[in-house]
Amino acid sequence: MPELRSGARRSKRLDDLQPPQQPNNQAENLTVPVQNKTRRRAGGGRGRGGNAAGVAKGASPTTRPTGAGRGRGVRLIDLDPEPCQIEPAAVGAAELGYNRLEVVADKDIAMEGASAEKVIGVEEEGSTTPVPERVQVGSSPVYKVERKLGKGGFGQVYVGRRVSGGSDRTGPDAIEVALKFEHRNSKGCNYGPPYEWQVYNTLNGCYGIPWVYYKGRQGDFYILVMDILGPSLWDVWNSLGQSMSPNMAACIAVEAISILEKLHIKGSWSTWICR
Ligand SMILES: Nc1ncnc2c1ncn2[C@@H]1O[C@H](COP(=O)(O)OP(=O)(O)OP(=O)(O)O)[C@@H](O)[C@H]1O
Repeated sequence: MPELRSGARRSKRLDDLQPPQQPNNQAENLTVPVQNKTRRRAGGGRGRGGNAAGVAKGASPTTRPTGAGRGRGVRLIDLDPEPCQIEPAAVGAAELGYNRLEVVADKDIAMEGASAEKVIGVEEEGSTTPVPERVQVGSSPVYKVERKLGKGGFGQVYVGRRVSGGSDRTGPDAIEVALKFEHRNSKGCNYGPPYEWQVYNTLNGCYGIPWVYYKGRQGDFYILVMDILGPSLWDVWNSLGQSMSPNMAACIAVEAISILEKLHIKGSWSTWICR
């Protein structure tokens, strides 16, 4: 029985939403000009949305469908009688802990840049300029940049390991974080920090959205320091031989709809997501 995002990143029930308690944030001091155009993401549907249903450690599907589900889509058949318990798992995890580290450690699923394979039109400069070995933005701890988690149309995401500063193991002091690098010459940074930063300002703390703890510029890169998630659905799909059990697909759908619902309540995000 797959349990999506059990032990998932810090999320909250909508009822519990409170203003995010962010540490001093260098980005807050940056002037972010209003951009009339929003960025259209290469490989839309991944990114936060894709990760929104990121799979936590322990979420290994017990049944591995055979060839029936291969190809472009999963053949729809009757769901197993087993009920899908996604909501309790997700909510329970949200209430139990912040940024639980085990979610990142699913060694069975390849995450290291595997997602990049499906990306079309990745910007050359951002991809070729080496990212710094160490990162420190605003009042963040210092992170050592480790393995690559993936790349999108505009940025690259790496694991950051805290090497100094911070004393906790979770939240803004987490030992492992995801570092998203966007080169200052990337299309998304024509007007300064990526528009995505504004979106995170609004959505931080929203159910299904990874927390962004720090953001700022270092050298040629705009950098986001955020919760590290489990493998993307793309990685899970591939690790399962490009197939998925109907039960798991149903759980993902329920979770995705639930997150969309919360985003919609929070604001008119459906338009933004659809673009
Ligand atoms: N917080 C995170 N934790 C773990 N992996 C992540 C995280 N954020 C992104 N990734 C991985 O890195 C990949 C690229 O992320 P990115 O946010 O750049 O992608 P995108 O939103 O699809 O593209 P872009 O925003 O650049 O258009 C994702 O597909 C995912 O595999």
